[in-house]
Order: sequence, then C-alpha cells, then structure tokens
Amino acid sequence: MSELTSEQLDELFGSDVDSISEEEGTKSQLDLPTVNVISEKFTAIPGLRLVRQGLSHAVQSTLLEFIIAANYFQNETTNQAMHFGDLPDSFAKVGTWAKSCTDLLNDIDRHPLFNQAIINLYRSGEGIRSHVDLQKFDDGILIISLLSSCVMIMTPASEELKNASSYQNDEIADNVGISIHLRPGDVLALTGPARWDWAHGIPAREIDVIHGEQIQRGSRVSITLRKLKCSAVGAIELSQRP
Ligand SMILES: O=C(O)CCC(=O)C(=O)O
Ligand SMILES: [Fe+2]
Repeated sequence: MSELTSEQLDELFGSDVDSISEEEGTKSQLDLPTVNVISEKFTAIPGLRLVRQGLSHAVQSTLLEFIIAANYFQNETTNQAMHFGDLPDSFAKVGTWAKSCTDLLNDIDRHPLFNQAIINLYRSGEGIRSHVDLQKFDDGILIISLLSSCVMIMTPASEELKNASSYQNDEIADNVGISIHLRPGDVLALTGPARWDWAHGIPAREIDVIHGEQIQRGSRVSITLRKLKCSAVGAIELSQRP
C-alpha cells in the first residue's frame, strides 16, 4: 500500500489528523497489542464495553489508508459504505484482536465472527440518528472510532425502535440519555442489553460538551463490524446515511 501523507488525509478528511505522526503514518503493518486488555464497563448499561485507545496511531493509520485507497467517499453525497461477506483483512484483524486479546466480546462465540462492515464518514457537524441496529444482525457489534472524537448518546429503546425493520427518523433530544465520549482509537462493543434494549446515536453538531469542556468535532470515520444472522454474500454498497 502506498504511503499516506498528512496532506492527503487533510484533503480527504479535514485537518484534525495531526495526532497521526508521519513516522507512524507510514508504518503499514497491523501491529495490534497481544497483551490482554480489560474494557471499561458502564453500570447503567449492561453489555456496553469500551477499550479506550485500544488501537495505536499506526493501526488507526493503516485502517484509514485502506479506507482512502478504497475511494468510498469520492462522491460528496456518499457517507456510508458497507461490505458483506469476507471483510477487508485489516478490519477482520481488529475483530479477531477484540475477541482474543480483550474482554469486549466475551459472550460472543461464533464463526465467522463478523461478516458485515459499515464504514461511516461523518463530515464535521454530521451525526447518526438514534437507532437500534436491525434484528437481522446478531449480538456483538464492534464500533471502531477514527480521526475525531464525538459523543455517542445511549437511551433506553422504545419497543418500536427495538423491532424496527428499517431505521426510523428519531432525533436525539438534548440532555437525554447517557453520553459516551468516543475518541480516535477507541473500540466499543455493544452486547446483550446494550445491543438489543438501548438505542445509540450521535447528535449532529460541531461541538460536544464533556464534563463542562467544549470539544470541537472534526471529520470522523467509524468502522462497525457486525454478523448477519443469515450467511452473507460478498458485495460492497455505497450510500447516504438515512
Ligand atoms: O459511527 C458510529 O460510531 C456508530 C455507527 C452505527 O451505529 C451504525 O452504523 O449502526
Ligand atoms: Fe448502530
């Protein structure tokens, strides 16, 4: 894979990528740590687990290099790409790392671990409405955050949201729910109640306030790994988040 310059990253994703140093950015292998990592838990939301900064700058950069080389987001209206079936190697490796070197997916035992990946690009100020991932996806969803921080809001899901067969247009009310600050390199797992009974969403805004501190959002990329309950055939789809 060719080297990724900071200019290229700036051009594609905005200028909030300074934390990826040139030296680290040019290292393309996926050197995931092999030590066992214990995730942070959230008393109010059983099954929500977070490994903060689980992925080094080098790993984040490798994932971004792949996403840039794949050219998903050339078209200005495209902000979501989905892979079905066999996943890009670097994505699959993060999934395997999460299963074998962390407790993020302790309750999940299956093969393949994941057969669907969504890459979401959030241009500065964009979000994703509050939703429960559709029932056709199994338990155990992994969300990898890249480039910029954001706040994800978790709220107890209505019966309607839990059983939706397509995503509803639910806005996130201000000051409702539990805020989870996601930073680049963080890996979040939704399992059990956190996956089935809680809705998650990211409010569309330029600035998040965390513990009284204002945090400016830049462009953010996330990779969500999921397992379709039925088997998946290899395909790639590009779309606009509904
Ligand atoms: O971007 C994220 O962090 C969440 C993405 C998500 O929830 C989804 O694609 O279903
Ligand atoms: Fe989701």
